[in-house]
Amino acid sequence: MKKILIIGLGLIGGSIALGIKRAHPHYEIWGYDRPEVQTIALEQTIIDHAAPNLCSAEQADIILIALPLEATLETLRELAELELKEQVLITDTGSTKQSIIQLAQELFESKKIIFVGGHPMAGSHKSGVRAADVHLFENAYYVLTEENVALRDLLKGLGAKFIIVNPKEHDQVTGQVSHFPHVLASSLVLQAEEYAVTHPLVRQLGAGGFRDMTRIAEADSTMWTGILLSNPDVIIERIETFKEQLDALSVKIKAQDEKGLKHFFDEGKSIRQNMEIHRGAIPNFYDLFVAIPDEKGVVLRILALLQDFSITNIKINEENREDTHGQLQISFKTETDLERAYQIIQLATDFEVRA
Ligand SMILES: NC(=O)C1=CN([C@@H]2O[C@H](COP(=O)(O)OP(=O)(O)OC[C@H]3O[C@@H](n4cnc5c(N)ncnc54)[C@H](O)[C@@H]3O)[C@@H](O)[C@H]2O)C=CC1
Ligand SMILES: O=C(O)C(=O)Cc1ccc(O)cc1
Repeated sequence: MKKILIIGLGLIGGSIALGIKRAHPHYEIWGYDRPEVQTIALEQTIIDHAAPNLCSAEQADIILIALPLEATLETLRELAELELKEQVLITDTGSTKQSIIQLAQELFESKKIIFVGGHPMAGSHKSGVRAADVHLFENAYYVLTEENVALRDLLKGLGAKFIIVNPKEHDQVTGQVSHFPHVLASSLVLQAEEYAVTHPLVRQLGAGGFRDMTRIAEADSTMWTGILLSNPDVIIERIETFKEQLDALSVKIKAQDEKGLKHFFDEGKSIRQNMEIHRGAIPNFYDLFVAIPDEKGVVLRILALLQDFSITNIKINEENREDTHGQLQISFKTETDLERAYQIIQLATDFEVRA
């Protein structure tokens, strides 16, 4: 029976453990983390056994490290000191890849250990073992720094789409689409708060747009500090080009360049509409939003209409509009379900529905 050791049982390690179990119920999953985290992981049957220390890695066939970046580097150094099995496969989930791959090459190249970098391109602003979710990576991309059939097989229960990307390219691309957006989200929140000192209404009037733009500002600060520090050149360069973009926009506004401004918004709109994220490939669910009036039993009525659907998540987002109580967000596994649910709710109710 294969023994898998997962080091770090937080959001990502916990979710991967659940995904491995789904496809390989007979694999033995060992987990290493702080004792209190291990206790929760055992209680929630995320892992089969708690590893008492890192030496348990010596019995593992596959080791998956799902730790913050600095701790990942430190753990690689510790693993290199152990008597690991011959041909053991080690992988990680770190949000940047160059520094990890470089260190793994230095440590393991002369041994028979196989190291393949990994990065699931889905997650959440939540962290910790309690946020672990078997559906987290469904339909999301999962970057591998090189092809490895055994790793693909291990992770097949996640329902992710594997893609091979070299570490340098990975850090450049994620610098743009993942790391830089976090810089922007937190900057926007801080800018608004500074303005709120003289304009306190700022705190009340932020609506859906502000919420959508800033959700990720609630992400874990230690993790994001580590990410920025491990991809500095790319992120600084992205900040600089963004400044230029904002400057060009200021010039258009000052010049009352109506055509230029409309072109700016039209281009942004059309590019976004054609992006994969719009088609549900990166957020891992197909989401439907229903504006629910402030009436009793409304949520139950909608859910009753969707009885035969496989729903992966339901939540109610607060709404600042006066005429609605909130937005019911229902996540489906497939686009077909999303479209069918859309039709059913539209036909049966007069609620505003959007996908
Ligand atoms: N949160 C996200 O959305 C995503 C995160 N990642 C990457 O995955 C990795 C893990 O992230 P999360 O699961 O979100 O973090 P998390 O904070 O939810 O989990 C990290 C776990 O590691 C444990 N830990 C920390 N240092 C340790 C050490 N020295 N020894 C043993 N356990 C230790 C913590 O107790 C915690 O349970 C990070 O490298 C992150 O960059 C990748 C994709 C998405
Ligand atoms: O909260 C979100 O939408 C994210 O951006 C999740 C995320 C966080 C870190 C990663 O390395 C990859 C994905």
